[in-house]
Amino acid sequence: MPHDDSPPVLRAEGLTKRYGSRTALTDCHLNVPRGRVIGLVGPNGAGKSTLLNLACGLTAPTAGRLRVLGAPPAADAAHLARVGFVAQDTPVYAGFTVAEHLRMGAKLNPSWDQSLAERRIAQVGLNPAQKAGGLSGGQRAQLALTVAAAKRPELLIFDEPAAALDPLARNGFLQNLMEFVSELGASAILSSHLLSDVELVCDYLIVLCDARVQVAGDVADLLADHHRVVAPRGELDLLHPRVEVVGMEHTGRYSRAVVRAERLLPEPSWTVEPVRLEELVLTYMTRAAGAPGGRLVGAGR
Ligand SMILES: Nc1ncnc2c1ncn2[C@@H]1O[C@H](COP(=O)(O)OP(=O)(O)OP(=O)(O)O)[C@@H](O)[C@H]1O
Repeated sequence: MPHDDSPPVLRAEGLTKRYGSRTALTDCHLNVPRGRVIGLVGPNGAGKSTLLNLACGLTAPTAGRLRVLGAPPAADAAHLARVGFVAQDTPVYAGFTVAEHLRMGAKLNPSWDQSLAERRIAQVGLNPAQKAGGLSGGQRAQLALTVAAAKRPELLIFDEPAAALDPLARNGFLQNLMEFVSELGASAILSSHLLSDVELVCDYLIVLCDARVQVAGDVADLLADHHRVVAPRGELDLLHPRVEVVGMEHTGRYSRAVVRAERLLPEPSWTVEPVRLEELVLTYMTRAAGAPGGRLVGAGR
């Protein structure tokens, strides 16, 4: 189990990745504590897969620094064993049976937990003799999750794990993921376009847009620090300059803003409400897409 003084699961300092002239990540800073289920969200091409590939050591940064569990990604065999990765499309070997996947996992991973793997395979109803090529998308995802988890990693990384699954299979997969994370005492990062999934399982959020981290933090803290403020048009100019206006729109005689502030001092004519995770994410994405309304001020974050 992680200790309070254990190094962060992910620490990025000025992390930048370019593919030729294309910038996939630029000057990213992250400091994610252990024991979290981290949702990595952002539009297509935002840099999510690039960040996960960097974390797995599948590619190297162009500039900056990344540490995973306190060490460079894939630093050595021992470090590789501490991280389980399920790539997009949950790849499996079509010609291998379910049981052969487990045998291969046992051969390749010194910390392999065969009884965990067999128990999970039985729980999700996979036939050990079935060839993986004949499995449904949901079954393939369950097999890939089982193989990654039976390594007993400290960190599980998933790139859009449930994208191809129907709602029922997705629900089952996410339930399993949460069970694994708590059984292993592990951390997990999953990228997803499905904000409802992120809301369901994640307690830490990273919003990545246009190659940059827009916001990151514990979901509970982010929800506590963001507010929806509705006020008569023009009155939001009275917001304290240290309040960060993430997004604002005007309808008729009213203005509606999503703001970030630990403490708000609203006027009596204002309505202040909590925001939901989905609204928070969409507001940051809209701001990054260049829509008008955001006001970035020196809020010291
Ligand atoms: N191997 C590569 N060669 C060249 N450009 C790449 C490569 N991989 C990613 N890119 C580019 O880097 C940017 C970020 O891509 P990335 O796949 O990390 O985004 P993403 O957020 O995972 O997108 P999606 O949600 O569509 O999967 C995109 O502009 C993409 O075209």
